[in-house]
Amino acid sequence: MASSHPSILLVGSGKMGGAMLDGWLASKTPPKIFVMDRHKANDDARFSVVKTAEEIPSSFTPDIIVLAVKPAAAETAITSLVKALGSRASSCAILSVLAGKTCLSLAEMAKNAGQAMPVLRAMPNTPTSVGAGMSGFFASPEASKTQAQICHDLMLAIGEVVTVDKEEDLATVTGISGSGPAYVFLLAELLEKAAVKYGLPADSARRLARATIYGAGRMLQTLPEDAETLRKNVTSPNGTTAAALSVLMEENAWPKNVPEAVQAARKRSDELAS
Ligand SMILES: NC(=O)C1=CN([C@@H]2O[C@H](COP(=O)(O)OP(=O)(O)OC[C@H]3O[C@@H](n4cnc5c(N)ncnc54)[C@H](OP(=O)(O)O)[C@@H]3O)[C@@H](O)[C@H]2O)C=CC1
Ligand SMILES: O=C(O)[C@@H]1CCC=N1
Repeated sequence: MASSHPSILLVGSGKMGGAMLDGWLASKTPPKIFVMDRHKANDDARFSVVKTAEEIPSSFTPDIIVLAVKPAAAETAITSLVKALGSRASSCAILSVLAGKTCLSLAEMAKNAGQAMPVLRAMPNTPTSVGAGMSGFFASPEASKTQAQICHDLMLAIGEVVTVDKEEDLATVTGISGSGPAYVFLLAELLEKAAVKYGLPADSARRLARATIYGAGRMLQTLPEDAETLRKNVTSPNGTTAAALSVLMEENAWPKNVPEAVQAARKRSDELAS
């Protein structure tokens, strides 16, 4: 197994699989990529596409199968892969980005289809498409050190990686960084709509909202101060920000809603496990 230049089979190239694909293709040393997805066009020389597992050429054995289908589609996908790859599957590991589904349950699916395979999990987010992803990562004990390193490095090539020691912590990762871009996009949406509501032209509203979130994000990424300090630096005593934050920070608004929202995502992740 070549850890510096692994070959991967990306199963599912929808929103998340497609974001990872874009990230890998733009990375310094892209892995060798086969994509399996009936919707993907075969028109890019940088990777190969098959529509079904049966179309995977016998000359291709992936080091890592990156599973990026919906949780409910996992069993069908794994079963078809095990059957099509045959004995070649014995040298592959599965890297799942599915919310909820445990390593054990995915490994059971492979075993039931006829081949034991180690399973690792990552919980990425869509900013991987622009190389700015954040992924939680967990390697089950069945995975070799080399497989764990390859999968870790694959995710590192498209953003940052936080390794968790306990698999159940991936539910929290999902509620923070996996789903998190949607919370930020919602804020962008709402700021833009508020700007229009109070009379600004739509294109100005859009630029103001987006550039504000981008600028604040860059400060969070590059400055040493914590978020609370950066917030306080904007908030002049008795000024405009204090007036706005007094609404956003009402007892029943954000301070309560954000942890509740993260808990709702954690709970849903646990439900998706079964
Ligand atoms: N979207 C996100 O931001 C994130 C998603 N995830 C996880 O990523 C996974 C995918 O989510 P998302 O990308 O949003 O979903 P999408 O529906 O956009 O993508 C899934 C893709 O997989 C295809 N697919 C389904 N079954 C198979 C199969 N047997 N073989 C090959 N391809 C198949 C689907 O095709 P078809 O539509 O025809 O079934 C579809 O193109 C989920 O498990 C989710 O939990 C994780 C982190 C973030
Ligand atoms: O909404 C979902 O279930 C997936 C997992 C994290 C982000 N999207």
